[in-house]
Amino acid sequence: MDNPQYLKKIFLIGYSGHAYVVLDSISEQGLTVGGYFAKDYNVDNPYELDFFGDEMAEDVGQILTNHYIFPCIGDNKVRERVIGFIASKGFSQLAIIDKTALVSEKVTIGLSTFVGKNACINSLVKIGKGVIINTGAIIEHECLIGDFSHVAPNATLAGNVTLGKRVFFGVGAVAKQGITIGDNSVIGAGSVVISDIPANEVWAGNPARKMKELG
Ligand SMILES: CC(=O)SCCNC(=O)CCNC(=O)[C@H](O)C(C)(C)COP(=O)(O)OP(=O)(O)OC[C@H]1O[C@@H](n2cnc3c(N)ncnc32)[C@H](O)[C@@H]1OP(=O)(O)O
Repeated sequence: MDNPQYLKKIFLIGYSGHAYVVLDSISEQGLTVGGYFAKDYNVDNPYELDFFGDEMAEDVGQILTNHYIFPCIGDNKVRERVIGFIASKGFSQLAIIDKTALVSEKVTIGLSTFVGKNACINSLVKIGKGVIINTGAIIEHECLIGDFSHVAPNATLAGNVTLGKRVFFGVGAVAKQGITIGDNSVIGAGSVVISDIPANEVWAGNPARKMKELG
């Protein structure tokens, strides 16, 4: 028999800093957490969650029957790999959007994406899967955010900014309208991006300048 929606629990993959933020958003929405999967047991266990071991374990499918799984992993590449595993097993995914976030009805948001407290996402933005829009980030009209990217707290993307896949856009950084940032690139904390940035590069400063290429 199918569980009614209200009996579904959310199981987390990963249980450290980012998970704590996600857990606050989940509990404030009255959703129930079933426990967490991780390589190692969290000895601090601040949310007193049950530990189910590695998500690769044989019996994970049985535990997750009729429940959701959500990746709480800050690293973009690791999050992508874990979401690939979740999808390959056909486990149920969802997006978690904090109740204080302001999200236009004209926004699309992919599965396994997290939108944090006080984030503001304006009209016609498209956000891929496995993305983190962190606390207080502002995503202006018509921005495109590629899969597995992370917009860190208090960062601002002006209108029509495009982030590729696995972009890390640092805390408090700002991008001028219409900018494109290529796959895997990293924008340093507090940077001001005023020109397009190619894939696989680290840029920082005001105005942002190239610091290095990623291997
Ligand atoms: C909820 C959360 O916590 S989400 C996480 C949010 N975290 C962030 O946004 C952090 C983003 N990361 C950064 O800003 C990093 O400093 C990076 C990625 C830009 C660079 O990191 P690294 O490659 O380790 O560079 P490193 O620290 O060695 O610094 C190299 C040089 O760049 C400078 N630099 C580093 N970061 C910045 C920055 N954000 N803006 C301007 N200059 C910078 C350093 O002062 C140093 O200059 P120097 O060579 O003249 O001494």
